[in-house]
Amino acid sequence: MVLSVSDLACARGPAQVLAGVTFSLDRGEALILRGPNGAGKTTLLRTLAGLTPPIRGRLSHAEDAIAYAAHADGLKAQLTVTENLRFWADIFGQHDIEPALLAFALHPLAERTAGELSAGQKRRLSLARLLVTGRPIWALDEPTVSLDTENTARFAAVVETHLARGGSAIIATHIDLGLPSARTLDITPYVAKGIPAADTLADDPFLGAAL
Ligand SMILES: Nc1ncnc2c1ncn2[C@@H]1O[C@H](COP(=O)(O)OP(=O)(O)OP(=O)(O)O)[C@@H](O)[C@H]1O
Repeated sequence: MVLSVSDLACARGPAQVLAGVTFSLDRGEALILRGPNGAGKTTLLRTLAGLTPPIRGRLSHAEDAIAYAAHADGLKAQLTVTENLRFWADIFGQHDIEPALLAFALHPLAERTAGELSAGQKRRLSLARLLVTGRPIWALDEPTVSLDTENTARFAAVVETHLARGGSAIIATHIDLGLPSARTLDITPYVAKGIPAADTLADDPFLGAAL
């Protein structure tokens, strides 16, 4: 087992969002996080990645095991695609960026600066960074936003290869990624009491009135 989570309670800002979250992840396994908007998928991923401390519960994984890819691309706009990947490879003590360029078909864009890429191209570069972290557990928040069908399939193939090599992934997504072996964890039952599980149009005075 590479990740074990037991009775975890997570907060975002001052508010408790999740309580009692319990699951485990093995080598070679992918877990798809499901739940409506606002349920707490990002909050859980941030807690797993160590960006937000848990309120209580147990969270165990090897130190520096998790590579977190957030909603935002987090690229260096002035650097080229190659320079961005080298920058991150250096930080993670890796050397070879070729597999990352290849996996996301980035060679034709290699000398373009990140700031002048399209949204989908930026996303591909952002995901390519996972391959230069050398980290075994990928925690991914809506990784396919802005990707077209071909690149969504490309991303799924990269995840499959990562799993086949003994890596693991936990992925928040609203779409079907086409990962047949992945398990699903619906976090709705873990939404903390008193916090709405979903945004509803009826709760929004502007949108509610417009319907
Ligand atoms: N920066 C923040 N400060 C305080 N509360 C926040 C912040 N960001 C999100 N929240 C709240 O935390 C709760 C969980 O949000 P979170 O982003 O984890 O949900 P999610 O399941 O990832 O949603 P989505 O599917 O819309 O991405 C929501 O009630 C949300 O309003």
